[in-house]
Amino acid sequence: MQEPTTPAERAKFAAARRALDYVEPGMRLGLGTGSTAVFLVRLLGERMADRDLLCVPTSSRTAALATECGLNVRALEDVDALDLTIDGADEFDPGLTLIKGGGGSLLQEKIVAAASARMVVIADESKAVSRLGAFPLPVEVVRFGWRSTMRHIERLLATEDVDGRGVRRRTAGDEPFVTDEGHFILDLDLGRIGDAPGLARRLDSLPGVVETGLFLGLADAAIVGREDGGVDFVERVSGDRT
Ligand SMILES: O=C[C@H](O)[C@H](O)[C@H](O)COP(=O)(O)O
Repeated sequence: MQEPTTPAERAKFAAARRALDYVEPGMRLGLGTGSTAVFLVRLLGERMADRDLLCVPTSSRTAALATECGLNVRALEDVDALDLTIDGADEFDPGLTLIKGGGGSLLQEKIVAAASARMVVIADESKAVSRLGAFPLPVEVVRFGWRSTMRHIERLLATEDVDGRGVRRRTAGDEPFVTDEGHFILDLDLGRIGDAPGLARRLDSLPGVVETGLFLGLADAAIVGREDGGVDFVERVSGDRT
């Protein structure tokens, strides 16, 4: 694999490389989506393709790459429980609550993470924040009646502890972005999220909302890559997996 050249890529690569230490032969492994996960999948293909791993991808993109890299790819339906999922994040706070979905794969990512005994996040240091919300929060919604769902979300945000209240449908070029499961993504420009569990719960209860990009109680640890090629670790200290 080509060595990364930019400082940001070096940091992502460092996190992905260290994550290989968590992978044991014979594991049933969830594979994340995004630019950091691409490094992970390539490294797994190069160094561990012969270790009897069963790999469950979190998107069609990751499935295609993992197959190309010679990994043994299975659907979650065929594997049931997973030992470990390794995935990127758009933001994470000190308690390892995450914002995910910048690449549009939050629904499969959350299902795969929830099916895993452990989830390890790989990210560069720019993703570590003291409070979530600078990254727009992705919310996956069904296409039917999406404008109505958007209005419900806007009304909800009027009473939430957030700094911004903008909601926009994600696009891909001139077209609406459509997820692997055929849904739209609404991106919420919140600036700061004061009550992530409450906001997630209230968004989840709205008709038309499929899933939010807030990952609560799912990540067990984060490997944070630095631009100098080193890594730092963050462990979730308390609380059961939800
Ligand atoms: O839907 C995409 C995922 O949640 C990604 O894991 C997230 O966007 C981080 O991606 P990247 O590693 O490219 O920063």
